[in-house]
Amino acid sequence: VLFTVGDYLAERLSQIGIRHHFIVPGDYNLVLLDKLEAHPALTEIGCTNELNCSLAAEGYARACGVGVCVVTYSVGAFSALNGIGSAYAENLPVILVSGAPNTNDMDQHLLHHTLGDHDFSYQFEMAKRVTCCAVAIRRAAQAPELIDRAIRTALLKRKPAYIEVPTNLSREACARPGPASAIAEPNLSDGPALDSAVIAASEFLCAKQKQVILVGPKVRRAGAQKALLRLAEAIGCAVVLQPAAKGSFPEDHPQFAGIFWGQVSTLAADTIVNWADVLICIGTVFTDYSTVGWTALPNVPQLVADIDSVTLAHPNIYFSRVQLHDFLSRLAEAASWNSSTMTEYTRLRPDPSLGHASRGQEKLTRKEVARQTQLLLTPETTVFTDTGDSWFNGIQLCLPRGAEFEIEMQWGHIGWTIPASFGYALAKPERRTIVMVGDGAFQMTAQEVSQMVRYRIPIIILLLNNRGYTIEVEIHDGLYNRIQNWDYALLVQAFSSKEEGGRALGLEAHTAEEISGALERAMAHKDGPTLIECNIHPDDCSRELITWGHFVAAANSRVSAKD
Ligand SMILES: Cc1ncc(Cn2nnc(CCOP(=O)(O)OP(=O)(O)O)c2C)c(N)n1
Ligand SMILES: [Mg+2]
Repeated sequence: VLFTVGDYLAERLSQIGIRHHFIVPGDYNLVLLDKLEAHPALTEIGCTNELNCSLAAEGYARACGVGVCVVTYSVGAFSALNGIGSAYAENLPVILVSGAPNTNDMDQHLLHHTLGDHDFSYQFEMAKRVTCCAVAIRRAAQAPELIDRAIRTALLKRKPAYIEVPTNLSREACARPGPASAIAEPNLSDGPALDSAVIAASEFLCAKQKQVILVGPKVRRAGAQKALLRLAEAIGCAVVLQPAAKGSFPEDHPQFAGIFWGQVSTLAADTIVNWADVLICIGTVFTDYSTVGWTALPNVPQLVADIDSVTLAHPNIYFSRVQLHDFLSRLAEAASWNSSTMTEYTRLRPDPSLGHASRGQEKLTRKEVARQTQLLLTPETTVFTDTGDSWFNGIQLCLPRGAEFEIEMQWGHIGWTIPASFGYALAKPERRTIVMVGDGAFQMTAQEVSQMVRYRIPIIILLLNNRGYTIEVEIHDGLYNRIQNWDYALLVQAFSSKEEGGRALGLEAHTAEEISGALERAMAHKDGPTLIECNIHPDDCSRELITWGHFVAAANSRVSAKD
């Protein structure tokens, strides 16, 4: 049997651990889809549209390190580029594969699914801008080198890549691939750079009295959680997390000192950060959102350990090619014990209040939803929170050891949780995935609930219905923040067809009693997703959102420097 370009791509994807590829078919990619489906290790997962397809691959990459979505030219790829933007912003290697016109038609004919002229280079140009490597195969003979280059670069840089496959090349003869290590072997630290970074960092820290470790979202992307734990326990200092890093350090650990988010921090994390005389920043990202409109930019000397570099404040040195995992592990051996910030934090740590239970018939509140969600959490739970007040409700949750937390704070595409939790849960069926999403966000990507039905994935969707774009209201209100209300419970039931497939449970909750009943039914429903529409008052939003929104709006409306 002929080994083809499509077979080469399928083999390489399976060699890097892909078991599901997310697709939307189109006549430019059908033969390629045949080749991928023919591979014994790959299972094709159809999606309802290419935005959801790319976001599902992004969620899949959060679960198992890499994801792939396969779409048709232009009409498919343009929508997929949004999810690729998320993968880029969130440091996730997602491979976007797009079918493309027959090479015999290029510069010759006018074709469908194109801009209507003879220039077919525009998509490749666009893809270059939102990936770390974009390749367009034009001859079968060059396919192995191009495919390997794109996949290897994505894995090394933890950024998305783009592979364009013209419709006539998928079936053309191609060489077989060599060992997987050629594309999967990680970068190693440079020996001398690692040694001198550890020595310089130890000396830098020895001169400090009040050390705090600040954990950022890139720790998880670098697979350095265990090394982080070793370093934290070698020093004995307080450990605080940026909001997008929640879940990277165990919250039942005695050194956990809360989520550091300026004035909207949890557990007085901001107090201990303000008391420190040095911040050990590990995989941190300081944006307008994570610094509450720049009001919480730390201003103490920092030791910055990034995915593959270390920067010191005094003396001001930059060490490149130092892998985060190696650096943290080696610093854990060299660092000396200094628990002064933990001693101080123990004095000021507030008692985590679970909040009082509402009485059964009381109207449902945001707090009651959060309280009952907290009771559901186990080591096997993964919580997804969408852009909106759900961020603030989710950040307040106390994660039991082993529970995972996924958030998309850098890209912030509302509705991301629905396709992303679907992709994630496909890769980790043994976990219980719970989504916290607002009504506005849900309206963006609701169709993907039908794929949770089709593939019988028991995701629990807590839809906080506060009748509109409340996070936007708190930043800057106007008519544009009002939306059409849906009957969300009824909608998801429409995704269950009479004939086959799983079943979606759609429930409404207006009181504390109704939501506890709904959650009980949700936990028992395994044959597909459960959506619980939690009806709360339009003004029932977290005080953290109000504070945060105020300062973000102020940052957005700063007059331009030249004025
Ligand atoms: C794709 C996309 N389009 C627009 C936005 C701007 N945006 N950010 N948050 C929102 C409103 C979110 O409303 P909900 O999901 O109802 O959340 P709540 O804050 O809980 O009401 C918008 C419209 C966005 N973040 N992503
Ligand atoms: Mg809302």
